[in-house]
Amino acid sequence: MKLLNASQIREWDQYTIQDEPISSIDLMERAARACRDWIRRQFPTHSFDIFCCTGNNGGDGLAIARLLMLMRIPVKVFIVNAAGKASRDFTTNLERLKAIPGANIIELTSGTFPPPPDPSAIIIDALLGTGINRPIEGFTGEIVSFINAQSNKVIAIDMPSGLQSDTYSGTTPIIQANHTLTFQIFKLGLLMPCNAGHFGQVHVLDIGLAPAYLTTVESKYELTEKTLFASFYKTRENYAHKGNFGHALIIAGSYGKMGAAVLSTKACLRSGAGLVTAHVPGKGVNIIQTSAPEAMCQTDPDGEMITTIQYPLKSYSAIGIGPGTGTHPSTQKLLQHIFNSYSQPLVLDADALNILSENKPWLNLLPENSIITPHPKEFSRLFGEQSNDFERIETALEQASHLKIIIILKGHRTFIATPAGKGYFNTTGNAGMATGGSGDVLTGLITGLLAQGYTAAEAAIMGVYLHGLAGDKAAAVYGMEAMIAGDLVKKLRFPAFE
Ligand SMILES: NC(=O)C1=CN([C@@H]2O[C@H](COP(=O)(O)OP(=O)(O)OC[C@H]3O[C@@H](n4cnc5c(N)ncnc54)[C@H](O)[C@@H]3O)[C@@H](O)[C@H]2O)[C@@H](O)CC1
Ligand SMILES: Nc1ncnc2c1ncn2[C@@H]1O[C@H](COP(=O)(O)OP(=O)(O)O)[C@@H](O)[C@H]1O
Ligand SMILES: [K+]
Repeated sequence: MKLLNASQIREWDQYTIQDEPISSIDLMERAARACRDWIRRQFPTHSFDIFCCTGNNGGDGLAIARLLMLMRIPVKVFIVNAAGKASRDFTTNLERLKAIPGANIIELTSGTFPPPPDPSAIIIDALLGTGINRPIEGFTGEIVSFINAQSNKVIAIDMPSGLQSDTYSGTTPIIQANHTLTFQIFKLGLLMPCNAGHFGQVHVLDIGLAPAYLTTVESKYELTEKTLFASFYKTRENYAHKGNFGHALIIAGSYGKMGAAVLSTKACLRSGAGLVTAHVPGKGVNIIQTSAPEAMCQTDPDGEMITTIQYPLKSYSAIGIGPGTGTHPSTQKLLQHIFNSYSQPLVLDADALNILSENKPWLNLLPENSIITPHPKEFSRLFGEQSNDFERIETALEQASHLKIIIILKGHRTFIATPAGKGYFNTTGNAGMATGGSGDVLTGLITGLLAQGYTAAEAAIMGVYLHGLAGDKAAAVYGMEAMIAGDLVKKLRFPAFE
């Protein structure tokens, strides 16, 4: 699914209005019904204080208020700056609400604040949505601060008021919601870690915008979903043999960090690679051979770390390097040798990235379409500190296209930047994956997909998606606290087989 900016979303509303056709007020009613249904399911016994400005987001709030009142749910509506310019659909919804007997509508003008809400009431923030074009200030800002000062739960409609959908919002007044009910698709601002304190849990509600619009519009951002995975996935031929699925080499481990080698080797085996070899320090051979007997093992002449590869590399269809290797000068030298002698894409993680950040010119030696998998700290070591998350994804896109590599910026919504200038946000995974070794699993998985002949972008997108899916399956069994990285390996499944 493509991600759209605020003006494209406005265009999508208009497209649907003409294409379906449906009137703008009926589309607002459909959006309000979707909110009402969600709210009733989640909070069946609460009362609601609904705050509205006078645009269409406020119009949504008024329609939600009416729909809740018709179900005999207690509702108070506060209209902020009621004298301000009102949208047509806001005005229509205000008339409809006033026609309901007992409607409790309070107009707030500068300096008048509402009484503190009942402690069990839920606040609905329908002040401003995607129409925001400047920071909130003045009385509206004071109302935002008033709402944020309450201990009540807050549900934001479409966007937390004050949060920009496409750019960094800075430190202006912004609603801090527990839940955001956003219409039809994620907005960029609802994917950024720096905004997490504002949007809380995001729920995307289907309001029936015409899918045909998406084929007419360009976007550099996309979400990784099952349909994208399915578009890349290659089914296995009945007569296939292991030679058809590549030979992956995992270079990993050092004394005390052999677990990283085990996890990435096992994940590589489960990716579907035909053959997997692990290159590990001499003393690690028994560990690999007993924990991953399906893999072959090459031992380093050094017992405790990776220093030398004395066999040709070109017979390997993909190489993954870095988990648990350490950054000893001998390991650094080997890495440089690989950059100079191997021309196919590499997968680089963990210590391989730390080595690169100490030898930045080597970034230019990376074979085209190599994949690097930094978490935000590794990313800053490589490409400098970024002032916010929006800047970080822009830098990732610039560097991916400049260096002709894929950058996987790991996190809750892992971001994949491709050299073609496209950015993908992953939709799978959970905070249970914040545990040592999860990244090693990802490295092995992506290396194995690359070895099978998937393009680098496909291997990156599929690997990140599958990795998160395995995390979600592990969390369903063990819970987020008890799950460990080895569970990700056990729970790896290709969705097409289910
Ligand atoms: N048919 C449609 O267009 C639909 C629109 N919907 C709702 O409409 C919203 C967008 O509505 P609008 O475009 O009216 O915009 P908003 O209601 O988000 O904002 C209202 C107006 O406030 C002004 N404004 C901008 N920044 C401000 C600030 N910092 N402080 C005070 N005022 C500011 C702008 O002139 C803006 O148009 C969506 O977020 C969604 O909630 C939904 O009802 C779905 C259907
Ligand atoms: N809160 C989270 N939500 C979703 N995924 C997460 C979360 N925390 C970590 N992960 C995932 O787990 C992996 C952690 O990798 P990394 O930071 O390299 O850890 P390690 O080096 O311990 O393996 C990444 O793929 C990341 O996206
Ligand atoms: K809002």
